[in-house]
Amino acid sequence: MALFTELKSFQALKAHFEETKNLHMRDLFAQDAERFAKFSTTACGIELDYSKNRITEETKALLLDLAREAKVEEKRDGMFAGARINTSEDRAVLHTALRNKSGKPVLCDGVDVMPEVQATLAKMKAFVNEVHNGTRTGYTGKKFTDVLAIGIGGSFLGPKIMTEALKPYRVDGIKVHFVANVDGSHIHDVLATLPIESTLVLMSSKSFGTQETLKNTETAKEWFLANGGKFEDIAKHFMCVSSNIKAATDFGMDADNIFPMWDWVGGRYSLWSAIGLPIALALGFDNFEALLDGAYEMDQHFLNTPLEDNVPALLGVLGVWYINFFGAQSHVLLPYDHYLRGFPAYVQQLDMESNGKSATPTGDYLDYSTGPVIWGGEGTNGQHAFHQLIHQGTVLIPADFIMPIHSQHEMSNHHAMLASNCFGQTQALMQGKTVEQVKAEFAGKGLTDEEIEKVAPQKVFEGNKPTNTILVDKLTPKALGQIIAMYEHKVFVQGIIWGINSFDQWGVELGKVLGNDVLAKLEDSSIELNGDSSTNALIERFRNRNA
Ligand SMILES: O=P(O)(O)OC[C@H]1O[C@H](O)[C@H](O)[C@@H](O)[C@@H]1O
Repeated sequence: MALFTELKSFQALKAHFEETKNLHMRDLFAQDAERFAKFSTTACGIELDYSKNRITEETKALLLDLAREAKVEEKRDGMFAGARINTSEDRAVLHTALRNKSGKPVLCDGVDVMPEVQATLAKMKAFVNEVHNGTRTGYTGKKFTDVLAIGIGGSFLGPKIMTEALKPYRVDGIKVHFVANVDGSHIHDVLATLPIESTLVLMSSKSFGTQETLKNTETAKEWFLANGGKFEDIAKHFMCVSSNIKAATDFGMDADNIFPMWDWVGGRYSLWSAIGLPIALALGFDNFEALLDGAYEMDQHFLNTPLEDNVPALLGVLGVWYINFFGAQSHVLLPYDHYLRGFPAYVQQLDMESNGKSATPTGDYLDYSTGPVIWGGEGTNGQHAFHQLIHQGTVLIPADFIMPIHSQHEMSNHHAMLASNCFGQTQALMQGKTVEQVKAEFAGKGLTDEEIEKVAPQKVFEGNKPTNTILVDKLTPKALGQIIAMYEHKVFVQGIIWGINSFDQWGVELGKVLGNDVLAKLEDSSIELNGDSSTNALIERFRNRNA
């Protein structure tokens, strides 16, 4: 398979970029009253306005040629069918099976995985209902009122961020708390609030080998035993989700309390599995199912929609256009919804841990850009923090504006104000303000021409800053499932185009290995410091912190 930059369509895009790079969206909109109609589409209720992008109809056609030449559609079909596309770990990539509502089998190595998936969902549903209806209680017979969910990375971000995003759908009587960081302050503060007799501890770790999660679970166990719990009561209060059943039982987890997951589900793609238990406990199983239903609908859209109207594919190729032709190094997510304030952090792991790669599965080092820095924050707050740079900075930062058309709380005209900011920002980023317009505003203000010449450039808005506006009717569990799956598939499309493996994450290993070596040296001063002078000095400093 030819590398991305060797593709014919890449060469055609390169030429097209030179011809069109200086076109201004202001003019493109002025020249075509139908621009919005041409560059907007929908996917299972999600409305995508991609007209405020630096594209023409030819750009779109060439970008989709690129996707086709990279065999995005074929590779997509292969992923859904269980192909081992995670080549470095020789694994299939089947997070889509977790929300497969088609009733059809999904074969992995010739074996239908759906019976196991459905059995696990049934186990989750029974467990959640038992906790909610009080048939499953703590060691003193009390109904559970609190859940301590321990996990990190993909075993934390999805559950925490989606539970926050769907706060209006939470069930009464149970509160889910999350601990991820190994920083003792995190678990200290959470444990201080928990009623031990009615607290359920849910440890999630696909590998069952993550230092932070194991440590936090140990600490929670010590807390339990030090505050009235007995060893024989642990089985009532400690559950876990893992693909490493042996390590979990060796750790002391009761076999009946382990919810399985599979190696064909990547951590950052796992909230649809039993990793999503905290979501189900917080919202009720029906709402968790609705999340799955939304993702399934987006899967069907992605599978069956021609690329011309395929929302994940369009988002994917637009990102490639800015990264590989305009040189953008980051992409900002701006959810104009308070409940989605954590969503950028979720997509940050999804995108950066998937496409932050610099070599191909066939052993080539890449000489072109791949995954961008993903960042963001809730609107309208960002307008008062970092939008300055997006409007007038020296770097191009494509932006996704995400907004529900209906608020969860229609109060006064708050939502109209939120929408006005969202739409006003994308308009300002697109049209900017010319120096002529700026100077005209100074007319009659008593400034000399020289003074105007000096100040005007600081008030010019270049504009031509690309944005996607993504609307959902209301942020329901189903809509959220659609949005998450949309970004999963966008990431997939980009990874295929760049020719990288989006489903391993070797980049997280070196720091862990070196960190373990440092930990030994921090905790045993007799170990010789044979590293670089910086690391040695830092270890010395920590060793002597109480001197
Ligand atoms: O679920 P676990 O095995 O504990 O892994 C938790 C996280 O740590 C790993 O280092 C990766 O960064 C993530 O992809 C993963 O989700």
